[in-house]
Amino acid sequence: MPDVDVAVIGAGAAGLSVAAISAGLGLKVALFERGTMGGDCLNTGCVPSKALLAAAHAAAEARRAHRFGIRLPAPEVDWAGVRAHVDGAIAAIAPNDSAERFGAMGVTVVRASARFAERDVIEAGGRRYHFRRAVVAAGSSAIIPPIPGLAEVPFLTNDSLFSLTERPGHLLILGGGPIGLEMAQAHARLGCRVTVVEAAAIAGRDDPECIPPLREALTAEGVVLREGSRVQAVEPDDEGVALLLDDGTRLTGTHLLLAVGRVPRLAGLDLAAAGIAFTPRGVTTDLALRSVSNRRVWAAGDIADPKGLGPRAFTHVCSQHAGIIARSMLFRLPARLSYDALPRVTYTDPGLAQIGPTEAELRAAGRKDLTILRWPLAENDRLVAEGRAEGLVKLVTDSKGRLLGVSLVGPGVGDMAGLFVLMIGQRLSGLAGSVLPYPTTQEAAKRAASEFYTPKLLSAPVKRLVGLLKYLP
Ligand SMILES: Cc1cc2nc3c(=O)[nH]c(=O)nc-3n(C[C@H](O)[C@H](O)[C@H](O)COP(=O)(O)OP(=O)(O)OC[C@H]3O[C@@H](n4cnc5c(N)ncnc54)[C@H](O)[C@@H]3O)c2cc1C
Ligand SMILES: NC(=O)c1ccc[n+]([C@@H]2O[C@H](COP(=O)([O-])OP(=O)(O)OC[C@H]3O[C@@H](n4cnc5c(N)ncnc54)[C@H](O)[C@@H]3O)[C@@H](O)[C@H]2O)c1
Repeated sequence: MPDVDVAVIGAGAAGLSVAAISAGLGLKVALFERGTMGGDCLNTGCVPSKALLAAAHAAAEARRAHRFGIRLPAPEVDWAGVRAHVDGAIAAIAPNDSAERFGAMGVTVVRASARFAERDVIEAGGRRYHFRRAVVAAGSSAIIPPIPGLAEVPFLTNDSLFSLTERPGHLLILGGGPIGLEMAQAHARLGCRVTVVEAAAIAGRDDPECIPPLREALTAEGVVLREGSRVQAVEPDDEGVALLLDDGTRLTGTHLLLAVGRVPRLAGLDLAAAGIAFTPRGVTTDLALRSVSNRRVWAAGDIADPKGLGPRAFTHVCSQHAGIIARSMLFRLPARLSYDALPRVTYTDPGLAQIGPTEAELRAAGRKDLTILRWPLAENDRLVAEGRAEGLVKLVTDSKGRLLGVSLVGPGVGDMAGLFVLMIGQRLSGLAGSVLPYPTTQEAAKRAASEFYTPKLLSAPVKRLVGLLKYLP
């Protein structure tokens, strides 16, 4: 006789969502967490990074208030005050993810490391839990690259970055992906020297047309970007740490942040004991997020490696996974994960947003019937009024005007992403014909969509027709 209906390993964004839905439906749920409730998003990911970016944004706005004719003294950054803001944001959200809240929902929260002992048994805190269904939601952690000398120097990851008690003097960042770029801008705006060493090109997964405005903005704010640069070795230095680059440069800084990607937290789960298939990318599942080898088990969040799609490390993907698992595991309905309309936003300023696939991804998948529509944000009245008219709306459609993917760069473009999520797969006529409030940044979305119809509307036959219609009484 099973002890629990649903056992969930990991109380991060994914595990908490699955546990809440399962308990809400009246099932007996055990939730295992060995660290801090809330996982990465709350404690060492989205929340502290966005809180730090908000503080940095305030400093940047003070510095550029002169564009409105307002002169302010150079802002003074009180690091302890910034830290207090970051800690305060975490503390304000923490009750939502707390053991108390989940206990009150009827979830048995077990604060211990969990491991599989048999196909239907988890061991934690010296007890065995016989489960009907289990969900592995143990998350991911920062990749520690095998660079000679790295073990001999102190380095930071997202686990330690947000608890620095002193402001870094010169932060060296390895990796120019979302973490590297967001943290580069945040720290530069808060008065640190920042150098990013990126092996390829910054924001390499985003549309290349969107990158130049971001690159220029970061450089203008003092971030040194060393793209196409590889670190051969790392060594201690009087300043703190030195990176030896492949072009012979010796780069020194006070702190080193590793932001070169994520690796699933597989260690310690003993997946083999339950016959759960996995690879170094994560737990192998079908598109219902069900383990391909142990049908009692599902995987959710960063650790899931759905066949054909691969892992995605976003908090909104955790909620999406929880919804799929509810359908598949709890209601026994067919469920099929799709990232066709998946949004992702890099919260730099200007920000980057991608909804669905990029043009390059679509072309690589063999699509030949693409129409590309662009609208420059320099033409957007709201951004002109705010002195920030820069960026691009780029839409990719099929030949019938159905939206396939969207790439955005500009101030606050993340707020436009939701509109496009709803539009993926739809014809653009709805958006082009919609009435949006003036003046908003979203009008640029409508203007870009209208570009699909404008050439047809202004074509010679239509002009001839209008020319004839004018003679009607
Ligand atoms: C700096 C940074 C910024 C980010 N910003 C954003 C953003 O702005 N927007 C966005 O959408 N995403 C963002 N992300 C990604 C997002 O944080 C992750 O996708 C999300 O937190 C993953 O949630 P999860 O539940 O899969 O894993 P986690 O949050 O890692 O939770 C897994 C939990 O499992 C526990 N655990 C692991 N093994 C065991 C075990 N054996 N027994 C018991 N417990 C165990 C861990 O302690 C952990 O608490 C960011 C990530 C980082 C690092
Ligand atoms: N705003 C957001 O939604 C947000 C913010 C932060 C993180 N995240 C999530 O977390 C994930 C991890 O972020 P990330 O930035 O660590 O990883 P990433 O994989 O997205 O980017 C890592 C970057 O590091 C570079 N790189 C790899 N090895 C290198 C090396 N040895 N030297 C120099 N550069 C190297 C890669 O070319 C790449 O550009 C993201 O992909 C995303 O899913 C999301």
